[in-house]
Amino acid sequence: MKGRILVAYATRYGTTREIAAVVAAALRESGLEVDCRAMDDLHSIDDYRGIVLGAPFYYGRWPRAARRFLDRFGPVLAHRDVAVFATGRIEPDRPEAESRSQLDALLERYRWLQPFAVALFGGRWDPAALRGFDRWMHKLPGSPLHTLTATDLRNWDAIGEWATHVAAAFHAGAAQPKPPVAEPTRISRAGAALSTIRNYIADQQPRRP
Ligand SMILES: Cc1cc2nc3c(=O)[nH]c(=O)nc-3n(C[C@H](O)[C@H](O)[C@H](O)COP(=O)(O)O)c2cc1C
Repeated sequence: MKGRILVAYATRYGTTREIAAVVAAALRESGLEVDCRAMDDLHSIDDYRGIVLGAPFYYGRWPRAARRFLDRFGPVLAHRDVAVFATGRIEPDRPEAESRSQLDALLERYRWLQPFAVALFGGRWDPAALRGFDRWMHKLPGSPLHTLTATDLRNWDAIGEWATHVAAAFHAGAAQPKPPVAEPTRISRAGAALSTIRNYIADQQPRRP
């Protein structure tokens, strides 16, 4: 196995891609060989010894591209050193605890991931840029998204610090040994198609943001 590191991200409005690029740059600066790619563009992750996953929360969970990535590459990810970051809506009138519990639920659902580092970063949103269902939710009076105003909560110092910590762990041979947990089952083509349909239907159901 080669020693490359992958930073794989999902994004809807570009925020998480920009964070992923900064994380990748910090890892490279530390001397690691790093690729930074959108999850949707990846056909194999076999050649990477370490993987940083980053995705935003929407309506309480990661977007479809990220869930599909986890379903598809679970059997490989379970045997790699993995670090995870999520972007979310962390602002004074919306306690971090809400996004944090979304992150806890995500890690509980994908217990086999066993990341050696996890971070939650404030994200960015701009009501003027919202599309489709998001735009509609923003316009809907009474929706928790109705009051959104353009905000960028990304703390680049915190992101840089976390990336430095992740780089040091990769240099040290990364993580702690992974405790044995039930591995994800490799899904068949039919199973993957079913899961895509199920995810699509689930994506149409708004969750509490
Ligand atoms: C329609 C919408 C729904 C959101 N839902 C959540 C949510 O449930 N939890 C959360 O922590 N952040 C939520 N956010 C904040 C996003 O995670 C944040 O804006 C993030 O930076 C978006 O990343 P992206 O530009 O890479 O897609 C939401 C933002 C929007 C616009």
